Amino acid sequence: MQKLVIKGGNKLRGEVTISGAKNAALPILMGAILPQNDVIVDNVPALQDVRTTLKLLAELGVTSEQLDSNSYRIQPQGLHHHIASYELVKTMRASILVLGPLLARYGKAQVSLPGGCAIGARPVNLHIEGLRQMGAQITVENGYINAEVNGRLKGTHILMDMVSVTGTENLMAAATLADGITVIENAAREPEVVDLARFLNAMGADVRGAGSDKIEIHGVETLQGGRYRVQPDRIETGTFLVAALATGGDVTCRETDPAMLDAVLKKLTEAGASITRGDDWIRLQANGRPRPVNVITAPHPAFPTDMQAQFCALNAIADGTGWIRETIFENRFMHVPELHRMGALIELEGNTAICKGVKQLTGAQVMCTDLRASASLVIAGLVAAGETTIERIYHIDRGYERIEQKLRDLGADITRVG
Ligand SMILES: CC(=O)N[C@H]1[C@@H](OP(=O)(O)OP(=O)(O)OC[C@H]2O[C@@H](n3ccc(=O)[nH]c3=O)[C@H](O)[C@@H]2O)O[C@H](CO)[C@@H](O)[C@@H]1O
Ligand SMILES: C=C(OP(=O)(O)O)C(=O)O
Repeated sequence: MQKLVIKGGNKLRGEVTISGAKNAALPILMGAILPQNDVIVDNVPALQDVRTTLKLLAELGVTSEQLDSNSYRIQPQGLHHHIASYELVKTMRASILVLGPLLARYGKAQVSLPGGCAIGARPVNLHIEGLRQMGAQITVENGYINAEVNGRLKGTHILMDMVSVTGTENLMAAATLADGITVIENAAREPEVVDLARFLNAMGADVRGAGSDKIEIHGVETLQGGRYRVQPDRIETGTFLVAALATGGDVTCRETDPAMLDAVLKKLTEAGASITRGDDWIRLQANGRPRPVNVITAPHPAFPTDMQAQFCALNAIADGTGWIRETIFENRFMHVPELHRMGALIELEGNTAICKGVKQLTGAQVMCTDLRASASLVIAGLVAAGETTIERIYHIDRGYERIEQKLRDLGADITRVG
């Protein structure tokens, strides 16, 4: 199995180009089965989760052609199957995003329940309830969601009990082909929901209000094909900025969108970084050892849970004590025991990690447990004295395109072995 080997101590300096957003690309690729004609999607990150999504679409009969390293032509005309099998879904929770589009376009869908993962139980009851409200008959049996609709889904009023990102995306995508108007209240406001809405509208849908907590979808009979560019990855951007600050560096992220990162940039500034920004770039200059910060994760526009682990690594070397409270997922501190192996002083009290910064972490053999936990270990490895070996890096390959190459270009001593 492949590993990353990092020799810590190099300050990151230079420019890094940010890839397309994983969490926008996946719902958009799933949504590409909705139109009648070809869809070209640009700025798709080269990630394991994207490869899994294309495989899942292929099982449904939807073929894709790679046009260049980050562009795909999706051909929805071939859709003739309705089963997303456990074998694929178990490797990627986001497979649930096929449910809404498949049901709306094909009239039936059988999608394996994604189950939990390292960070929490992650139920999908809100996806199912919302589709039922739109007239779908749904049973859950033998580990599969079996959904069917007689004719078109029906526009309705849906009040979501909790803010769910993929839940909002599934219902919004399904509602584009529904008969009548669907209103989703307490909708997720994440930028990836907005990108999906823009994509759907570019295909001929009528989605209004994405980015607010009330989204109104006026159903249309068909969607046409078209071309769409996925927005930049705000979490990849944030990860490189944290790595820059932790190492005492000076890094500019290019082809990104600072407007999506307000909460993260605020915390980086509190931690002592100087931040400058333009329309599509952010430069971070470190000013010595980071200051500790207190962070509470919550739905957008508050601080994103997907940046929590990276800030744990930052607090681990800060000049003082900071705390991090995770309110979205019940088990998202799997990185803490691994950071302990590198000398971090972090105590867990319920959903809060209290981080007493140490001057120097030390290299160790550590293991990835989930995607963002992996990112925190890479950051810790970049600042640790000596060598860090990170195992089970398939987690990191789900969400970071060429991470070791991008870090090497910034001056890090990092190699993939095996
Ligand atoms: C592919 C993708 O975009 N993944 C993101 C998405 O995950 P995902 O969409 O799975 O996360 P949700 O926003 O749905 O989860 C938020 C909370 O709601 C709960 N919940 C959710 C749905 C449901 O039917 N019932 C229920 O109880 C979850 O267990 C969790 O506690 O948003 C998360 C929160 O920003 C991010 O960490 C993930 O990176
Ligand atoms: C948790 C994440 O992804 P997923 O929802 O696909 O597990 C993530 O991107 O940090």
